[in-house]
Amino acid sequence: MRLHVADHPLIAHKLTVLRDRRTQSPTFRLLVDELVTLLAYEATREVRTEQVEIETPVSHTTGTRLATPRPIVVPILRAGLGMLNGMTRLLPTAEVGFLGLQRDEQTLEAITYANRLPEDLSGRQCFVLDPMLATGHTLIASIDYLLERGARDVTAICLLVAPEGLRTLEGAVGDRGDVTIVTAAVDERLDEHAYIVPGLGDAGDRLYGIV
Ligand SMILES: O=P(O)(O)OC[C@H]1O[C@H](OP(=O)(O)OP(=O)(O)O)[C@H](O)[C@@H]1O
Ligand SMILES: O=c1cc[nH]c(=O)[nH]1
Ligand SMILES: [Mg+2]
Repeated sequence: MRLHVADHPLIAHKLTVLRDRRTQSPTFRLLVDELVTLLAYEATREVRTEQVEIETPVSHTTGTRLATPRPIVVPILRAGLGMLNGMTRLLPTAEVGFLGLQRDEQTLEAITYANRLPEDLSGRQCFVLDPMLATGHTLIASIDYLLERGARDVTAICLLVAPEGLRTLEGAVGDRGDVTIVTAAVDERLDEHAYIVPGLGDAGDRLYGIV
């Protein structure tokens, strides 16, 4: 498993405003959207391309375009939905699959309530969107669904990750696939409720309000 922590002053600035408890949902949503686009720039460095011959108004040249099959983007509902527009802005031709998972706050296990993915993901580059990697249970379950359908190349974009979750994820994935995590920061630890410290609280609640 590879970890890429995006080190950029704009990312650090936006993340600080995002963490601030006084930041309200409308600003929070806007910042998540902007941060994802910055992280997506890093996460797509190895997106597959192919050469194409084109005519410019002046001459003939060889250019680069995204290869087929198209990459697939998978936001993890609910909070990952707040990251979708920021990602598809950079990859407008990507296919979008959906997974809905919710952490049971007592057992900390991830419960799946929605799964709308293509049957066959072999040969497809997959980009998973979830703002928080805490215990890692949600991302492990999500990546398992992709690997079960034949995906081998998975990049997860997370705003924040906890060291505990990273370790658990690495052990769970093993050598079953080529998994990369792109994040804005690796935080200190999890608290007694498995919330990321210092973190930003419950990403879904801050994006959409408490339900
Ligand atoms: O690494 P874990 O310990 O599994 O926790 C991370 C998960 O928790 C949050 O989702 P939540 O369960 O709160 O659902 P929501 O997006 O609907 O708020 C977050 O968006 C991740 O999906
Ligand atoms: O800190 C955390 C942990 C899990 N889910 C969140 O939204 N935040
Ligand atoms: Mg939540």
